Amino acid sequence: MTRDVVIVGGGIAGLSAAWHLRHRDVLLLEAGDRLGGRMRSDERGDYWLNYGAHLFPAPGTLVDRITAECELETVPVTGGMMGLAVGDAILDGGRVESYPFRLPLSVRERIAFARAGVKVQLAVRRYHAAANRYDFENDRSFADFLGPLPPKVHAIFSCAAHRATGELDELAAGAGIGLFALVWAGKGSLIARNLRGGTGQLPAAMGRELGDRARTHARVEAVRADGDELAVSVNGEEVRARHVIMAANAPYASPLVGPVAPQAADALAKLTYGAFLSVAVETRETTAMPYDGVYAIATPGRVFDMFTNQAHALRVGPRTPGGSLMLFTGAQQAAALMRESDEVIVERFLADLHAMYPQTRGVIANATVQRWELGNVYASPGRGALQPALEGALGTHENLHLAGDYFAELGTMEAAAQTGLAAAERVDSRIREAVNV
Ligand SMILES: Cc1cc2nc3c(=O)[nH]c(=O)nc-3n(C[C@H](O)[C@H](O)[C@H](O)COP(=O)(O)OP(=O)(O)OC[C@H]3O[C@@H](n4cnc5c(N)ncnc54)[C@H](O)[C@@H]3O)c2cc1C
Repeated sequence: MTRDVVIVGGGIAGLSAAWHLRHRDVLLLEAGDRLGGRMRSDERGDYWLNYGAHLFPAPGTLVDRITAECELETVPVTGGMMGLAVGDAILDGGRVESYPFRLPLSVRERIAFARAGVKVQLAVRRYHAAANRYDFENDRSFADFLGPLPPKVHAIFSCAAHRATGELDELAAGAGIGLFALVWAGKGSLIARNLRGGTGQLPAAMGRELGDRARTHARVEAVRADGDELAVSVNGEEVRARHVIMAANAPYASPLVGPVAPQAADALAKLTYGAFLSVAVETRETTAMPYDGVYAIATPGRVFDMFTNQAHALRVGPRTPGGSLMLFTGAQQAAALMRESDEVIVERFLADLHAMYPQTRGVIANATVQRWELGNVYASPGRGALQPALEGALGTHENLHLAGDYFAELGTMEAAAQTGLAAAERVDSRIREAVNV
């Protein structure tokens, strides 16, 4: 029996493809024990813990549309998303432009911070106007673009770069500028909502609809051409398919597509990923917390880069007991720290949380570590040149299609879902054409 399409990988890219092809004979194979990939959460009474993706895109986007089709609800993030904490100073309100004057910095550091900020702001305008984002400022690093910075200012910009899981000298200048374009868009940005009940609700609901057409514990080991079809090896079985949508992360996808599309395999192997390490913290306070009105604070110089208040969406009406935080760090610091035991990681994260907010002492119910070795994909210098090898239908019979967040300069759920949709539409029209011939 030959399937219409086999999809490899059950993150939002693969799920989005399966969702749009569910009227076909589709089979999705996911290596892990759950669907969702980097979308993972657990419910905790009225609250939820998020371990990975947390900010959902705006109404009108693809992810928002699928969320509505699954009868799930996103709620807007109304609290501050651009807080910055340096030393004992926590700035969680006011204009970003005022930060250089409100932080505990020397005159020299203030000038360097303001100067670099203006430079990035001007570049963000060019970024928005750029016709091709892959090639925009892609020939030098973000560190080269910024020029030399005093250590404290370097730490602030590094902390922002860690959202892309790269260091300043690893990110392409364009990717660093694009990151600030996204962050500065703030609440007007494409990503400023939370999924009620936790991010993992979405892949779980999509999985329920797909039923036995989505299998977990199914790690694909090989893909080979067999006549004008493809044969997919999984758990000692070979599944034949007219089309394969490869939606595994690039480093896993590369050897799998090698025999069918060597140039794409080569480009996939060159894409750069960095690590994320997150700690989801359940709290049991009975009184208001100073961060109740805040969503996210960047925390340079701490063991985590970002403090986020995942209970924020529920802080309307009377203050109910309890709360949910997600603290995370990215790039080289995350990669180094994830080698430690869970106990050591939790101890270090909580020590910094208590230093930042002493009110959190004695109210920690539990803290769970999540290691994301492939936390996010980021564009490094030269990334633009890889793009042509990844696009369109691949293989001699043009029946292999790639999907995944690595098509974007910075991985997001929306970017990943869009690539799944594009692959699905291509496959669907090819199947229709074949039937009509
Ligand atoms: C801490 C963190 C915070 C984030 N915050 C946000 C945010 O706020 N907003 C946002 O939009 N995005 C955010 N992201 C990014 C977002 O999660 C990703 O861009 C998106 O979910 C990627 O989807 P994907 O399907 O491309 O990849 P993945 O979700 O990684 O899915 C790939 C899947 O392929 C599977 N796979 C790999 N190899 C095989 C194989 N051989 N056989 C079968 N299956 C295989 C993997 O197990 C995995 O499930 C965040 C990510 C992290 C880690």
